[in-house]
Amino acid sequence: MKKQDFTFGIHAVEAVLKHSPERVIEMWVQAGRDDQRLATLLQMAAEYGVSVQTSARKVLDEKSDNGQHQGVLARVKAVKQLNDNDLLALVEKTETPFFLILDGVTDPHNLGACLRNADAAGVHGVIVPRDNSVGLTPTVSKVACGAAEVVPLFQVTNLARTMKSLQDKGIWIIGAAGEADSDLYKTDLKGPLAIAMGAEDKGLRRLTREGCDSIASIPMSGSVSSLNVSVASGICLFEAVRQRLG
Ligand SMILES: C[S@@+](CC[C@H](N)C(=O)[O-])C[C@H]1O[C@@H](n2cnc3c(N)ncnc32)[C@H](O)[C@@H]1O
Repeated sequence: MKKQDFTFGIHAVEAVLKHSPERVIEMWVQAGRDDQRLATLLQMAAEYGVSVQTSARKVLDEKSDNGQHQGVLARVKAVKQLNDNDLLALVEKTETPFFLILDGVTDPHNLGACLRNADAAGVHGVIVPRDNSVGLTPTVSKVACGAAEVVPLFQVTNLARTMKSLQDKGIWIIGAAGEADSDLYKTDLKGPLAIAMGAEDKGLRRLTREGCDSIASIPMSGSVSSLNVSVASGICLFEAVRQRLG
């Protein structure tokens, strides 16, 4: 397991300073940037005793692998990878669990956007298969705009088995698939719930699909055959939020 990583972008660095300052080892800011949001980050870094170097833009470009660093980058201790045991421990202490399952999402932009949706929707955690999925990369953190620091990401060895153990704890699993006959808006999403989304290319794998209690689609007009997974996850999660508040 990696011990250190880089996080870049204003929201991502702010989130790690705010939620787990002990993880921040050092920071770089771009010379000559006069930005109030950067000034706030520098103040936070000073409060937590984090050393900050002012460097040329190309240093930040290199360290972020030409990512959209917005003039700030931090070297951080990698987060502990959460597994099935951590997930079941969380389920035990959560009154009405609400999870998002991503069955093999490989694009870091999509995982970042899904984490951002999950945080905004109040999801307790995002579950992904450990193999064939993107993990918490610096780009994921940047795109997640701080959500990667607060939404637990559970990386499980056998997704079908994990889904079964969630069901044994009374969690209803709804799979999202464009070709399903059931309408998402007519599906009950109020109780203990996990919503499963498929991968960018192949959608839900057969075992994942078969493990769901029900499969629902977001009704679409027009000619495209499917939505991007992060867009679809936002729609599904916020339909659940709407029902759960109602
Ligand atoms: C880009 S789509 C995958 C398309 C893929 N070719 C397939 O066969 O499913 C990624 C995921 O977004 C979700 N999704 C996309 N459009 C949807 C829709 N109209 N209704 C429900 N889920 C949808 C599904 O979970 C899907 O697996």
